[in-house]
Amino acid sequence: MIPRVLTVAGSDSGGGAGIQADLKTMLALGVHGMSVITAVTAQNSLGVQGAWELPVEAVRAQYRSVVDDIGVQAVKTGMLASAELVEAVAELIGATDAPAVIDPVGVSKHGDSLLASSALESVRTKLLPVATVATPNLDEVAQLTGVHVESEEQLRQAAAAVLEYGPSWVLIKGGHLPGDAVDLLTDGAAEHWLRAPRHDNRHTHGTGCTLASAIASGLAKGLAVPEAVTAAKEYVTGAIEAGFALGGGIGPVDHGWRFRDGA
Ligand SMILES: Nc1ncnc2c1ncn2[C@@H]1O[C@H](COP(=O)(O)OP(=O)(O)OP(=O)(O)O)[C@@H](O)[C@H]1O
Ligand SMILES: Cc1ncc(CO)c(N)n1
Repeated sequence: MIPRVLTVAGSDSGGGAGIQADLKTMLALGVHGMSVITAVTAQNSLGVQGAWELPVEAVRAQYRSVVDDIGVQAVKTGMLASAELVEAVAELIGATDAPAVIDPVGVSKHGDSLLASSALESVRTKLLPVATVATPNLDEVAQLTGVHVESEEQLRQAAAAVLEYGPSWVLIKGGHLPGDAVDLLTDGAAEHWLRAPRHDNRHTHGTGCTLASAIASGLAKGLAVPEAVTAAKEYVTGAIEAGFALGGGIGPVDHGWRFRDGA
């Protein structure tokens, strides 16, 4: 049967990040994508113009509908908006027998907040402990652990600080550092450095969502964490290279790059 992957995240009306990026990634990687919507954003290439959370019962009901009937081989989380939603989702994932990729989304590329600051402690103590892989970017690492990364060597220190909260693996995304796009994956014992050339391309809306969904898709297909992350990094790098202009600001990555002529 086709592997089934569930994203628990916010909707991006512009189609580049959030639920929309997740489902496109899952289609491109050959798994069946399903969604629990936590919040609706009015968003485009220029920023986030508005955001509305769903009630916690609506989130629980969507999750139960999917898991109790269809079943999941992996779960991915993105925007969770509030402490109440973070805690409810952590509890649901804790009771689900499937690997979980936790993207602890804090702010959008434009700096708009997608998580209340009052939810950070719940992310640390409830959500990170249920993660098979946590995928913070450098701003999220700084918010969650107080570690400010300015060089590749400091990625190790950041990873150790996140692992203290209990995820099995952490992937620190160094995409915001200058130079190559270098990420560090570690479980505290093994260390994998994932390096890709930086594409001088401003159309990077949704990179983090795309990467986390690609990892979840690999895990659902039965890949081990390092193999799933390596394949996901290749997919997101190709999608960034093929990113395109839409609207007046930061355009999306191309989730369908492998389907285009010549790809
Ligand atoms: N310009 C770039 N060229 C190549 N790879 C990049 C570039 N920018 C980011 N990456 C890679 O993309 C992946 C996502 O990292 P990034 O730090 O952009 O996530 P993010 O900030 O969570 O994204 P978003 O919040 O927009 O979804 C990482 O593997 C990172 O190294
Ligand atoms: C809904 C949503 N989730 C995640 C991101 C990632 O930045 C975004 N921009 N929008």
